[in-house]
Amino acid sequence: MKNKFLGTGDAGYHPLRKFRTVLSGLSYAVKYDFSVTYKLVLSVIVLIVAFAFRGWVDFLMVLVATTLVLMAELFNSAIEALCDFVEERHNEKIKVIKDIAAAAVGVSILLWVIVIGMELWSMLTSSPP
Ligand SMILES: Nc1ncnc2c1ncn2[C@@H]1O[C@H](COP(=O)(O)OP(=O)(O)OP(=O)(O)O)[C@@H](O)[C@H]1O
Repeated sequence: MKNKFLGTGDAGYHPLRKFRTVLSGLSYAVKYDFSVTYKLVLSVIVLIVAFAFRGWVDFLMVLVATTLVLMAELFNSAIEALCDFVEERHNEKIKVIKDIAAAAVGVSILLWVIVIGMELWSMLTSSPP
């Protein structure tokens, strides 16, 4: 693949190849990282219910919170993989790098739990129309 900054690899822009790369990264995360899988499943259920009841604000809130947590999880997984690739042994610098990446996930999970928790609560306690 072409690297714009290093000038290496094949030239040309291939939207389909980009899309395949995105799907490949997502499928790795969903297959091998349970914390990504269960958040996606729960979010999709809440999204479907919000969509069915035309709760557009709720739908958007869940969509934003899920996208943020998913992005943080994916970046964290990529950073963890890179760290483990360059250093298999215990290393205090690797610990700091991984802890910072994990903190990004923690912050986004806090938002996701609040949003999903409030949405589930309102769905379970509100009477059907
Ligand atoms: N090579 C290392 N050197 C020092 N500390 C490390 C190293 N690898 C992991 N750690 C510490 O262990 C923590 C957990 O790292 P690990 O790679 O096991 O992620 P994880 O908790 O299994 O994450 P996930 O569940 O997303 O895979 C890190 O945040 C870091 O504090």
